[in-house]
Amino acid sequence: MGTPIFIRNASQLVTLQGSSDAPRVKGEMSELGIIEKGSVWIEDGVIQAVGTDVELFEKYSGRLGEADVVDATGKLVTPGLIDPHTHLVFAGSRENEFNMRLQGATYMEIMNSGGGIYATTRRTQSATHEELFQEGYERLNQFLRHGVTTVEAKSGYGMEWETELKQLEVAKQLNDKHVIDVVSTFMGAHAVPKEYKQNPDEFVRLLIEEMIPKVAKLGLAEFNDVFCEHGVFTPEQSKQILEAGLRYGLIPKIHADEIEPYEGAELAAEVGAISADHLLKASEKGMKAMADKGVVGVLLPGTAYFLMAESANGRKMVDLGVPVALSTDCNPGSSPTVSLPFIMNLGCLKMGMTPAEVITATTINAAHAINRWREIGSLEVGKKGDVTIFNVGNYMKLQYSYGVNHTDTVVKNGQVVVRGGQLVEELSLS
Ligand SMILES: N=CN[C@@H](CCC(=O)O)C(=O)O
Ligand SMILES: [Zn+2]
Repeated sequence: MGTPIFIRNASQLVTLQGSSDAPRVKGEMSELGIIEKGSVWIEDGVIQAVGTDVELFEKYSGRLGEADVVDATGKLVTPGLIDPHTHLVFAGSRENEFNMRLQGATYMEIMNSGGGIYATTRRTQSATHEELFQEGYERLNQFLRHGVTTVEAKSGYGMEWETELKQLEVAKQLNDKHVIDVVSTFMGAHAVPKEYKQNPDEFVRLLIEEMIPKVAKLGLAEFNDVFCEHGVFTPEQSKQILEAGLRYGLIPKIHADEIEPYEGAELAAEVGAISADHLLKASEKGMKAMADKGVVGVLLPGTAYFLMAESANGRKMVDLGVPVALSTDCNPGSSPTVSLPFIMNLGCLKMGMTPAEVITATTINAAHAINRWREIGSLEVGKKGDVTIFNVGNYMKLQYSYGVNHTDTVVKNGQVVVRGGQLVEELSLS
């Protein structure tokens, strides 16, 4: 049994307690369950008590000596942040494309001329397992420094079986070796490989008949994602791929309506996807269909920012009853960042969401987007001891004061892994 952790006297303890079993919608997204002068006792990796400091001191005063006491006076305490959409495992970077886009080239033009996703695919194909692991591990350390304790990770820079497998195996190894929980998604349908451009349906067949069954058999992913976009996979192909995944127990996710309207939101509702992501160009009909089916809208304002596009209409989605989550979309082409707190700021300024809604979108609703709401996303007895402490006095200031990493302390599975903004020593690879 490890040392208990006693986080004491937070100026605001954001619990998000209550009604965890469905993602939060509309006004529920503003109910943060804040306890002032709040404390949490964590033991055996699990939250044992949540309340005011007076209540918890009374309960545990006899055991203070055995606990790692973390003084959160004047600070904000939240559930460990959750990033429900990343392309964590990849090699290299694409600052050359950034430069090209600044001179007028578009994301799709670069991709269609063999760069973009294809460029990262070539780098990822030639990288060793060990190189991908090292890059991914360092990225996870950065996530942790920004207060993130769970990350979804997609494959998709393979476009053939060996590299897709390598990415999924690296993600699994990262989940095993790094303190952050990594939740895996198969995204073999990220782009159509050049050699299949004349016959994309043949690649769809390969995904459906060969890759998806193998991924499911190996137990290497929980979700199946597809880039449904003009010039990539059509809604019909996307549907076939997502339904094939479902037959093998892989839960559908979808990159929907990112660059052009393509009825991706409608498709997400039709196939019962757990989330539809991006949604910059989603139709109102699609949003309503998502709201009806409880499909989480995972919004990625960092991508819109980086691609100099107009953000998804987060305000409208919340008002229509779509359960909204937020994510970095961490990837080398359209969102090279691990800063979920920066994304939270963009959620307010670029999508019209309130600071309270944004907190819900990066905790309990993000947990729903990756089917982890039973374990994480709120500070409640029985949930994992995943907690982030920020050097700000209230939750609004976290969104308001941007471009600064306010993360002070991170507790993961009941262990302090970041203290004073620094990773504890055992986590560094070198
Ligand atoms: N849009 C498709 N996929 C990624 C970008 C991948 C890349 O450009 O490397 C995204 O979610 O933004
Ligand atoms: Zn993505």
